[in-house]
Amino acid sequence: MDDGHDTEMLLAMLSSMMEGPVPSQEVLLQALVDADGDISVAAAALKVTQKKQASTSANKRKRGLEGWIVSKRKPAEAKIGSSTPSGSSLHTHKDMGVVPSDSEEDSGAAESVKFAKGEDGDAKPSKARQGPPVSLMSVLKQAPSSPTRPPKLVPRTLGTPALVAQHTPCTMHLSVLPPELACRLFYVMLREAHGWSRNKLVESPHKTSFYARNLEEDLEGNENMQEAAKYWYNGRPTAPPRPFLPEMEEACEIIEHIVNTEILKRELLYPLEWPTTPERPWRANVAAANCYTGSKETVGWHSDQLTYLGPCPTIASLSLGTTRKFSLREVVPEWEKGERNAQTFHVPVVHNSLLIMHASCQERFKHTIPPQQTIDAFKPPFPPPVSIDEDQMMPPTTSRINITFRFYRPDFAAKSIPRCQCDIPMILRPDMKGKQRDSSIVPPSNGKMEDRGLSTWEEMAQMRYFWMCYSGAQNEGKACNAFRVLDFTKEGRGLPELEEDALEGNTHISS
Ligand SMILES: O=C(O)CCC(=O)C(=O)O
Ligand SMILES: [Fe+2]
Repeated sequence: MDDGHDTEMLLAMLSSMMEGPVPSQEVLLQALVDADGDISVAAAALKVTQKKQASTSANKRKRGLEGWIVSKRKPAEAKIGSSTPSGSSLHTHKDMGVVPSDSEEDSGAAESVKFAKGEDGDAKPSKARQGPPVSLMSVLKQAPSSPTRPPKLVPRTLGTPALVAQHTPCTMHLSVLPPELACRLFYVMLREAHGWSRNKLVESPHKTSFYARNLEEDLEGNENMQEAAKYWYNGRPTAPPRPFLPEMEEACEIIEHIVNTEILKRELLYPLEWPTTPERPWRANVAAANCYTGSKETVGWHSDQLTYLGPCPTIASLSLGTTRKFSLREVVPEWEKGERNAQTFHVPVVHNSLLIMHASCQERFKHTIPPQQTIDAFKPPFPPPVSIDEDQMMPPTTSRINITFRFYRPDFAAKSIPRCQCDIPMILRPDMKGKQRDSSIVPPSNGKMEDRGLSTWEEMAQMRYFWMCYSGAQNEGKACNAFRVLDFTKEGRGLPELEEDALEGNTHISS
């Protein structure tokens, strides 16, 4: 789980920067949204607000009935982010995971605050924004606001592989491993999970660890892999990766076969995607593992960092143990916000199932494992191997193990990742909301992608990516805020030319 905590992380950093009483999570979150993710700007704004509040609260107590009947409300034209100081946008966490819940039911750890829906359908903490005083009577007389507001969509459960493929850029594969191997892998990972770490800085309670595979072709790049693995978790240095266990290796070979079949079924290759071919198959060289015990362990809304995966990665996510809900939600680009709201999809991830997040999923959707009221007890169909003592394991009946098998691209090798002034590798993010797009290719304000005949391929062709400093995650909120757009060609990324020529005609590239 490399990037699960953007919002939570920023909130934690922001609260650690407050000098006086720490405002509520709602207020912190709104400040972050207003500051477009820049925690220094958010902290400064909060300090000013706190000072103002201290002086006005005394005045408020003096107000009589006249004062009471004058309410404060948000001006209709006010928009999230409109108070962002100009010029700061290039230095901010554009995609900080502040995506509204469609219902309380699907709020993840990162979004445990209650939201009121704003006019643009976005989530706004209920009390945070206040405009100039307005007479209560004039508000009561007003016609209801815009009748053309797009409808809110209720979350939908996708209970079959066909539905998952129809509504998301994912495919679901059931009973992927031989049952005995699935169970054995579950037990060994439960034992391993005893030694995994919990991120103390943020509230996303579950255990995680990182594994690097010893592939022959990677021997020379092994040093690179170790370096990349060091920063896999939110760009923070962590313990060296563990080697794949024999059971992981066995599972991985089966999973690779499924992944390659699925990739090659797709009819097109996105412009910056790594070109998988039968001759150059997708191979997992690392795996991130997660263990959730009980119904309250979660991971918040996020998309996975692309730092070492590069654009349009394919990520294969194996579930073992108790069934949890995996939720996905599209990030609606800015210009489509007035036209439609995003829909949340819940996908039950059952024991021994493989969810493949295909290319464009990380660019267009966020995902989460939300907390649940209850979960079903899992009864493993096989007993633990004799070598494993039950006391050494996380509880098998209420735990879920997740292993995401990933391919770290050679053209995004650790040595090629730019470093910021804090001297740590920058992270690579997609411009999910389309804010950094070239103005010449932004559709007219009322233009939906479909109206312009834009397919996902074209959307991906226009997608921008940017490198940004993330050292705030490890440096008490002090980041250098470095930011720069990925220049794929100038940075020399992609397949080396010679190899590309040699393989010409073999790829499944669309015209
Ligand atoms: O547990 C899961 O299924 C999701 C994990 C995840 O999102 C991640 O590792 O990035
Ligand atoms: Fe993820």
